[in-house]
Amino acid sequence: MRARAEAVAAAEKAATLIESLPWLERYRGATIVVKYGGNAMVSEELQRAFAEDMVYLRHVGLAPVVVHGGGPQINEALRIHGIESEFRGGYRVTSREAMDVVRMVLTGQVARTLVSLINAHGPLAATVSGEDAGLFTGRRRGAVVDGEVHDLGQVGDVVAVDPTPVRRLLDAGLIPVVSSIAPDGDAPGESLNVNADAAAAALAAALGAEKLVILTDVEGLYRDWPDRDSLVSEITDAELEALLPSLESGMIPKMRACLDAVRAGVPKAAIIDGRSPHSILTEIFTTAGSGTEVVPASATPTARPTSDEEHA
Ligand SMILES: Nc1ncnc2c1ncn2[C@@H]1O[C@H](COP(=O)(O)OP(=O)(O)O)[C@@H](O)[C@H]1O
Ligand SMILES: CC(=O)N[C@@H](CCC(=O)OP(=O)(O)O)C(=O)O
Repeated sequence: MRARAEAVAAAEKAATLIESLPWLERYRGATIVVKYGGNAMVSEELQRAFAEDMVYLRHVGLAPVVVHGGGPQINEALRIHGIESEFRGGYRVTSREAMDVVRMVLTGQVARTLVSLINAHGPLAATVSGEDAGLFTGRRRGAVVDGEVHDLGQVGDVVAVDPTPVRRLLDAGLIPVVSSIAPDGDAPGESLNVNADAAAAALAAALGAEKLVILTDVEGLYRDWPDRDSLVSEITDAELEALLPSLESGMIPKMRACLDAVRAGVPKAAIIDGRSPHSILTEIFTTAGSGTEVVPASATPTARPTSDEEHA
């Protein structure tokens, strides 16, 4: 009886492995930009699982590039330093004083933790900040909330990317771990806090990535948040553009990033649930995928099920 159960389990495992073959063929050598949000890093177990996924992708022949966030970690450090912090339109209002903490947390804490978790599997990961070797050039931006423009301080958009430092790491067989800080192109010596979703989108476009995957703390995009029956499985860039004005808080930069990436030529951008360990493997290597995928309106429909089918 036991031998039979083991044989069935082994056959199921083999079926799962072979289901990944078309995706392994399709993505062999492909650059995949993975944005790892601070809210998906909430436990050591999740962080370790994420590091395993990046090592797995690398060993099966993809070229993963990590762009990490760290919103909750920045909140905690600002609290400890007694610096007030608020968000407007999904972006952190960042004073010069807060900017020093943002840089310290992103480059000195979050990036280092991820690199050491990946490197527990071998000498595979290295950090690069948007301030290093001309990777990003930033420009200050404000936020429009209810039709009113708000100043955000040291917050910027990435307006130019020189992917050379990331390409050098990829060419050396490494997994780049990128922090979302940009030098201000209009004010030498100043640094800007860039939303990590936006930085990931800009980098994915500049690298000519095959896919942008954003890990967050929700199953995907809900058309009618917080109605749990409104999870979107697939959406075109045109549909997403129409939906953008109705979105709230953190979803605004996230979906804007997907839209920008797809419009800049990245074939697919997906939002998936980073709280579920190894969700990125499901997203990349199974037909069903997970979460929400944004595709160009001109793309031929894929075999992914609709959200109704998934819930059926
Ligand atoms: N339409 C929506 N669909 C999904 N989540 C939404 C939506 N509108 C607002 N949210 C909120 O956005 C959050 C994700 O954004 P954020 O907290 O900035 O994530 P991250 O730290 O991963 O960048 C979700 O946890 C959810 O509370
Ligand atoms: C301008 C702005 O809001 N920057 C973000 C950068 C980190 C980030 O984006 O982290 P998550 O991906 O975890 O949200 C911040 O200061 O929180």
